[in-house]
Amino acid sequence: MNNYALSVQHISKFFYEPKKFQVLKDISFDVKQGEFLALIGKSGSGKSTLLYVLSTMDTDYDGSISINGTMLKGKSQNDLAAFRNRNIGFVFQFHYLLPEFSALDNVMLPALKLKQKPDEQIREEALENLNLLGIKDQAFKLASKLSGGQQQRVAIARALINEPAIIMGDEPTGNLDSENTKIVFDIFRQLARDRGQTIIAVTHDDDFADNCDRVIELADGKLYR
Ligand SMILES: Nc1ncnc2c1ncn2[C@@H]1O[C@H](COP(=O)(O)OP(=O)(O)OP(=O)(O)O)[C@@H](O)[C@H]1O
Repeated sequence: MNNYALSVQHISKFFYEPKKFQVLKDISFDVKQGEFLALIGKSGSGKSTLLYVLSTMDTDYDGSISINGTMLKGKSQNDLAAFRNRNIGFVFQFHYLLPEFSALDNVMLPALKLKQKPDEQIREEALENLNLLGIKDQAFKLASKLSGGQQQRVAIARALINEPAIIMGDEPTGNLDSENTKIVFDIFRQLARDRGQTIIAVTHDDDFADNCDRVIELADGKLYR
């Protein structure tokens, strides 16, 4: 038991196709609650693979991970899916919104799936999240009609709807111009500082990384710093 938002101990992982290859090599680090962490490294160094392992979506690894004191090893796929829904929010480079649904519907969906709150409450909270992200006025527009930066903000509002303790981003600003990158960065900064949410973002953007609380770097599957 520990008090870290995320504790990663001796993670190793192999791929076996086309030939055996160790993609993650004995990686250990801890992340405090409310910390905003950048995960950097050259292309192919293993960042996305590590994020998939941390996100509980990939269970084929050696070592141990605990999130808010809960050890993930040994949990069933069903239990992991439920854990993920409640504890982790995801933001990807491409937003994966449902284009023919409104921004509001996209944000509500993960909470509707959980079925833990009345629909009206979910709707109110989704509107609050869109407001926090400065796009409440876009709530009733189809996702496909929004700009790239607006779509990414909807994706963040969606990632927040179940109030996850940890937000994981795989190049969350990779598809954005510098103005929208700054908006998204500032939102993450605010969530970490004001709500104590822990943020882990894979990024190729040096400026983004330099402004995070801490940077960890992978090189050839090893933790380099
Ligand atoms: N499913 C897979 N099977 C075999 N090898 C894989 C698989 N997925 C990734 N790899 C390899 O593992 C290594 C790490 O890939 P990964 O996508 O984690 O790197 P990355 O640091 O995120 O790269 P990028 O910055 O380009 O996204 C690469 O050599 C990649 O080719």
